[in-house]
Amino acid sequence: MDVRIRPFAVELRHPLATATGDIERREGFLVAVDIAGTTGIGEATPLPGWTESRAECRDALDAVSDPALALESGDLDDTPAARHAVSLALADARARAADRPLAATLDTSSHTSLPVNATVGDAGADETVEAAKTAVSEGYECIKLKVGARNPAADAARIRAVRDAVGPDVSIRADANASWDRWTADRFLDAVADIGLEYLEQPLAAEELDGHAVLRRLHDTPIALDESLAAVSPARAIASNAADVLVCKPMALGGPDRVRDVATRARDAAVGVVVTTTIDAVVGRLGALHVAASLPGDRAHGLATASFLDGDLAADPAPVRDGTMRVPEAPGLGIDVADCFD
Ligand SMILES: O=C(O)CCC(=O)c1ccccc1C(=O)O
Ligand SMILES: [Mg+2]
Repeated sequence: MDVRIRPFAVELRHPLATATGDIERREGFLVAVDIAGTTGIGEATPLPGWTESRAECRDALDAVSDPALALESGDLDDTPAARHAVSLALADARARAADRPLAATLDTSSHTSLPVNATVGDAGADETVEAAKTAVSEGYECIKLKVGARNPAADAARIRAVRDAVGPDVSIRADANASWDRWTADRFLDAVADIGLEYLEQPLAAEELDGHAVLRRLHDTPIALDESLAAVSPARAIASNAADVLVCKPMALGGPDRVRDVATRARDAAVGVVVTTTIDAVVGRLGALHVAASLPGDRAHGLATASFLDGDLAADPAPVRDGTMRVPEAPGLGIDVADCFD
């Protein structure tokens, strides 16, 4: 068994402004594994705060000689981005060997296309409204707005301005990236109570499961957890009644298999699942698209992040059209190994 590692770096065309800072550049590793004569590819694009560091990721990947054993042994459990690359590459190789799209090998009734949300970074009200209007004109029916970089009244005003501009039929999500305390979250949720948000994502710190559970009881706006899933076990997040929706990032959770485990638990507890990227390159995005397509439900996923990147590893076989992404029909991820790895 053979493992190849190729480092890469891509700049963002425009930074994604969040409550915890701007994301400006993504650096990672493309990983190729050969199993019984079939090559599969995966991507490790660590994001500090969410995963191990780049150096830790490299060390973990360098130590892999038998990919299947590396997953089974638990050796990659503390390096989710590295684990993601290996798990995705194995799943891709298996699907290519079976001559089927990855999504179809994960679930026989997988979706062939998925709605996705437009991701709108923090900006002043006018700029936010312009970005939201552009997204709607491009066909998006769901918009996710970053909040938490300003005071809650200002954020609520931004969201109200967007609702007024896009009308009642567009779904609006807000993501505070763990930047608020209970008091601030209460103020925001009171101020947006009549706007009809689809959900508020991660208002409080990752560890504050009880705080999120209290917000759910006090307010009608649904609550989604994102950072919490990388910090505590998803099983605990579900058991704490802390979330209406789990935001699952394959890169942060350790791979497509991990996302499917979390989704099964979520489904048993009637909790929704939304799959998103960490602004990954094309291989990581395709992996997230296939795993999202393998899950039941029709919520929009947070996969429309290609446009943040200035350049990519290869041409994108799943561009966003009309607010949706089609799952490639070619075997595996749906991208030629030779296009990414030479
Ligand atoms: O969910 C989306 O629309 C895109 C992904 C996204 O917002 C994101 C991207 C990188 C790091 C963190 C996050 C986040 O959801 O908090
Ligand atoms: Mg989030």
